[in-house]
Amino acid sequence: MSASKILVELFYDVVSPYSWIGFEVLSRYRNVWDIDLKLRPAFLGGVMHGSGNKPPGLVPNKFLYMTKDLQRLASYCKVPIQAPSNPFEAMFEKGSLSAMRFVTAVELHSPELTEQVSRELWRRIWSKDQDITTPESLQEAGEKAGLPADQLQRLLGLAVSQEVKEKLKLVTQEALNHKAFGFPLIVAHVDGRPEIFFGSDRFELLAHLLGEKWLGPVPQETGSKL
Ligand SMILES: N[C@@H](CCC(=O)N[C@@H](CS)C(=O)NCC(=O)O)C(=O)O
Repeated sequence: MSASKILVELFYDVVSPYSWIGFEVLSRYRNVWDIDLKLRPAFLGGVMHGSGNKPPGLVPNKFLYMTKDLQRLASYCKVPIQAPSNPFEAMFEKGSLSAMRFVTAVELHSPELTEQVSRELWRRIWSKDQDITTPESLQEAGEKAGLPADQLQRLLGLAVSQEVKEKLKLVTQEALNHKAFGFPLIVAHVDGRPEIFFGSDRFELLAHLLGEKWLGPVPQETGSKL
């Protein structure tokens, strides 16, 4: 990391569509702003529980609003979000614990593929209405992300290890230490202080804080692996 670059951490969970927006936009800005982007895969269920919050989608009017909001955001931000046919089952019954343990195993042992594995999992749940809970689903996502077969098998095994479970808890606790109540959580380390942003709709403020320009959600046409 160069001395001038500002460390920006993104805490996220692939169950969260707003995190997908934040993830793609920040990935695009990685080469536009003078930042070091650090991906911090964590567990939204743990943040909800630890902060005493409730998923906003459980309030019927909010759920309706968010469905429309996400359609508009998908088009504006050029992220191919499409709600699953049964969002309640996908988000609240099936959830993302096994998926985020898998992403954590990738982050610990093959961090160069964390970005692409996360993206493939989002694509499954939030674009293609596909499962992200079974070992077969995780394997497919890993294959699409470009993990070699032997490495993938090792990571799928590690995903259920105590080491990985503890690491996911630790990163989730780090988000809670920053007073997280939902995702995405963006933490910009400016002048030795963590500046905290909740949501994928705070980029103007983040840019202002960083002394950078906000050029909209698609600052350049190249560089995106979407
Ligand atoms: N306004 C935010 C909304 C983000 C959001 O609703 N995130 C959900 C997860 S997908 C959450 O954790 N919400 C907690 C809350 O609203 O209290 C955005 O545009 O990104």
